[in-house]
Amino acid sequence: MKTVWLVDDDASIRFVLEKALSRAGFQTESFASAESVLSALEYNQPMVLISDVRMPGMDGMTLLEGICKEHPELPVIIMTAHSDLDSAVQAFQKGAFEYLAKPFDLNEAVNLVESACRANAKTKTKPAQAEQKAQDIIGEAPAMQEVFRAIGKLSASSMSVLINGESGTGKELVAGALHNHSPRKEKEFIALNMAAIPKELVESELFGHEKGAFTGADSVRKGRFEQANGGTLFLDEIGDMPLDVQTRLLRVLADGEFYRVGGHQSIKVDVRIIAATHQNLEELVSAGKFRDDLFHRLNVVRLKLPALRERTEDIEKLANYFLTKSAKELKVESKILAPDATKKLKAFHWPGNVRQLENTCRWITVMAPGQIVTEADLPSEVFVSAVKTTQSTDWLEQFQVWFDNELKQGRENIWPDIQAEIEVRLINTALNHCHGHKQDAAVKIGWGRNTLTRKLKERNLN
Ligand SMILES: Nc1ncnc2c1ncn2[C@@H]1O[C@H](COP(=O)(O)OP(=O)(O)OP(=O)(O)O)[C@@H](O)[C@H]1O
Repeated sequence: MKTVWLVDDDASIRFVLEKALSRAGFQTESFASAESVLSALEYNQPMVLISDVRMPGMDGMTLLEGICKEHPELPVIIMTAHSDLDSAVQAFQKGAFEYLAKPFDLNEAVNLVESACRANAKTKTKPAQAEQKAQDIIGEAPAMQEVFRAIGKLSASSMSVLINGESGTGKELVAGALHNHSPRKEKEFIALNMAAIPKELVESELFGHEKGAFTGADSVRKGRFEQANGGTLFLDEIGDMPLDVQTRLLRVLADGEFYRVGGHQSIKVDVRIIAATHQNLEELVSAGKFRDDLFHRLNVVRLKLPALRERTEDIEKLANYFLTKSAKELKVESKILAPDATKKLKAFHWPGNVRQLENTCRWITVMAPGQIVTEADLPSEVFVSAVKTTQSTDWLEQFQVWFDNELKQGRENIWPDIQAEIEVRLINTALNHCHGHKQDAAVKIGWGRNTLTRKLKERNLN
């Protein structure tokens, strides 16, 4: 997803920009000071950065100078309430991508960000970024070790890879690492989320368009395939790709050629595809929503990223990593998790996976009162949902995790034990509910009375 970082000490400006940009499909992150964004840039980079000029502490122009020195490929849009010629000229002289005078039209701001993104995609030295990210994949769980092994094994090849995993499990991170460890690492790595692009625009986003191909196509535009030539195209949420675009994609994969929308001249490219999805593609194929032949082309190598709840052994390390990272970003002392807090984090269900843990660690860094973080300092969602987890139907998923762990530890013939456990709990609960009335309890469970009597005997419950 295309990320945009916003720097402004005025929370209301940050708020309206965040809203407008996320509506346009961008992922935003906001910073209240130039200092905090400079430290964040040491670890990560957005596609575009928008900064105000006047801020307490370091001002926007000094920030711009710093960015041009350290991250020259990052387009910076400077905004200021003082729209005079001087500040505009100064912004450009210092290397700003564009200048936005407040009050500005939100559509104009979004359009500027779009074009800055395109400029970035052309010039960006993505490999360096991917390399940084590749070092940062944390995972000691066996399933993650498998992923690392696969990245290593695939390092000399350009094979298509299909990555499966829930949202926030690190699919894009792994795709970046695959690219960075491939012979294509000097070329572009372009990530595109199919679910974030309106259906009618997918085709021109991927294949580009000629001038006048449709209303609004004022100039020729290169698509992502052309931009990624020689490099890697990461297609996230591939299950959401419209069927007609699937057909075109299949053709490009087969012969490496395509036409821009409205174009008559075929264009040849050499692009490695890494696709990802949280959906079951086989099921989509059976339902006629995904092309069988495309599935087989993409499914040359498949990597499965485990949900965070399936690798609880990594939670502590990841949490400490994110706490250190966000403390550096915010220039504060890193928080330390007390054992009860760690235990709570490990017991939580993490429906948003690693991304949610990362956000929780940011929250802790800002909100926890002391340096040592106890269970009581954790955000309420971790509490509420941890309780809910043990009470709701999530128990089935917990059961699955437990079962998986038992299997990993080499356990066999597990069913008789589970059956006994389940039956004892079923019988006791039903009898309690029915005040010991066996006939009623049998009806509640769905057994005949004779079965209940036999089970009571078998399980020594009399
Ligand atoms: N193993 C990991 N080690 C360190 N950071 C991780 C790890 N996995 C994920 N992250 C971080 O979690 C966040 C989400 O990861 P990423 O965007 O790669 O997930 P995703 O599966 O592609 O999500 P989505 O499907 O929603 O796009 C990122 O900030 C990423 O850096």
